[in-house]
Amino acid sequence: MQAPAHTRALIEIDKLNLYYGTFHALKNVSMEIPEKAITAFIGPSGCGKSTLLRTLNRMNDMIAGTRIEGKIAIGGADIYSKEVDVETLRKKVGMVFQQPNPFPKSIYDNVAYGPRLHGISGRKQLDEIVETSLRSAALWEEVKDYLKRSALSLSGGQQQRLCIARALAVEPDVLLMDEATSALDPISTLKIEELAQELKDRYTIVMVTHNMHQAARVSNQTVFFLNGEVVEYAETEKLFSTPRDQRTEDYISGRFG
Ligand SMILES: Nc1ncnc2c1ncn2[C@@H]1O[C@H](COP(=O)(O)OP(=O)(O)OP(=O)(O)O)[C@@H](O)[C@H]1O
Repeated sequence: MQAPAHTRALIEIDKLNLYYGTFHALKNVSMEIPEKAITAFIGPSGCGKSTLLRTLNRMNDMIAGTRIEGKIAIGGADIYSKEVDVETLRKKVGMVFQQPNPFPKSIYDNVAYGPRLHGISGRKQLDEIVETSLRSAALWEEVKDYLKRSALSLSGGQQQRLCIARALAVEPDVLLMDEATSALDPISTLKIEELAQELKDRYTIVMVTHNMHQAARVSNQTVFFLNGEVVEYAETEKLFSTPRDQRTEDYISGRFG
């Protein structure tokens, strides 16, 4: 399935199959994900949304017994080729999880962690990166006077924005969000949704969400999955107003899932 005509595909997934042992979790998935836009993955529990998301920065490598067939290219480069350095890939393809997971370190050190790992040690440069990343994650104003405080002293919503700042600090191209708001209250959720809208001008965002209203509110494209297969992929407005497939219609009208 192609990216909408007016955008350039950054991620190309071609005939992807993924197996957990003998369980066939993703079945012949092909799609193009456009750059600098938000693409949402929706579908009932267990349909393979998170599994597909994890293949995009090879988090599935960490799950024993997982096997994949097919190809994923980002920016034209096969991310499963033998030459790929997975750490470099994960720098380019950052991820935010369901539960905010800041390190038990200061706010500053959380954001500086990635840049330091990649060899940046100058105080001035790190200060700049920390400020820029926190500003991009809409957190700077709230924490600028408390950078030495533990990240764990922040609220859940602030912690999640800190995790986004931490991902942005290493200058990714892609930001993966795996149900990044499902543990948050409605106001924090709204903040993250607004933030995603701002970030999409600079980053390619792929989000898994249980909440189809969120997909409808936030994303440009939506992909509907069922039993490891892509049922429908369309511009979000189209998918929710005039779905092509009866199963999509049944799902979005709340008949199952
Ligand atoms: N590590 C694993 N080992 C074996 N099976 C797994 C593993 N992770 C996921 N699965 C199975 O693969 C299928 C897809 O799971 P996945 O988590 O991708 O679905 P999902 O659509 O993201 O669901 P949810 O919305 O509940 O998170 C499910 O049947 C799940 O039980």
